[in-house]
Amino acid sequence: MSSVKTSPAADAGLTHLAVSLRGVTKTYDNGVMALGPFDLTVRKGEFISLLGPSGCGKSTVLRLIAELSAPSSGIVRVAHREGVVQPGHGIGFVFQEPTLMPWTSVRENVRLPLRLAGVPKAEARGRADAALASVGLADFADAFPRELSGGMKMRVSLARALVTEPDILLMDEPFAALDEITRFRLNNDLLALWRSLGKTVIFVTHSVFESVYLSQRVVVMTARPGRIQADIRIEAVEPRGEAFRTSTAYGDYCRKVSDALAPSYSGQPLL
Ligand SMILES: Nc1ncnc2c1ncn2[C@@H]1O[C@H](COP(=O)(O)OP(=O)(O)OP(=O)(O)O)[C@@H](O)[C@H]1O
Repeated sequence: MSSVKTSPAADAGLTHLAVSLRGVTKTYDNGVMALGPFDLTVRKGEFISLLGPSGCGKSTVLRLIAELSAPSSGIVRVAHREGVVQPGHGIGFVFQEPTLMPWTSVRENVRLPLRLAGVPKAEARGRADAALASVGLADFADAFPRELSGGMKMRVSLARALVTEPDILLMDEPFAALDEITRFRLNNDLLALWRSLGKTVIFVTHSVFESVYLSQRVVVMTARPGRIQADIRIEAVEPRGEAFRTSTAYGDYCRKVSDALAPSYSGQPLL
């Protein structure tokens, strides 16, 4: 894609950055201006959340980073593992729906990206099993999706995104459809994975509480066309856990993020 530079990251000043969007706008063919101008930099290994009202362009930002869509103007850069900025590589995508193939096993679902990439079967099987183990589903490789709970299906979807060992994980409201208890568990498991794997995570959510719990930075977007309303650093003790969820600091951050979101609604603070 012409808007994505392919020069070495060091030359492009991206040494410590995983993603950079500069002056990015997106107007769809139907004339809807979804985004921008939008500027965002994400450091390698950082966990950020994008939060904003429905239709403000959060998914559009992820699609631009993944090169599933091209910007109307501006520059999108994605730094690859080798320090070279390459389009479309090293990215895993997790959607709200797990979208598993119902006719085949959990292992085959996770193996799919490797099969498409031509990875030999035995190697792909081993990597799929390792990815399943990393999300706590080592014992379910031979199960079929219909045998799994909603939370387990989402774990499979996460394993499928991790199996190619991407540097960057894009997550588009992955836990929105889950009950709160399952969501809390998956939040903790995702944080544990992030700590152990060192991925860059860009996480889209509608939940103030989830964004504060998970992220090092919460980027609050304005209503469409989405721009940055606030970029809030969450300086919480690590590792986070239930003590953080019930702490005064957590409540204070949630209020701060809610206040930043408030102009997108009726002008009233949410908390
Ligand atoms: N392919 C498309 N063609 C036309 N308009 C689109 C397309 N994709 C998204 N839009 C519009 O662009 C705007 C931003 O959409 P996007 O899905 O990025 O927002 P979002 O913040 O992720 O929304 P939500 O929180 O409801 O999922 C919306 O008004 C949407 O209707």
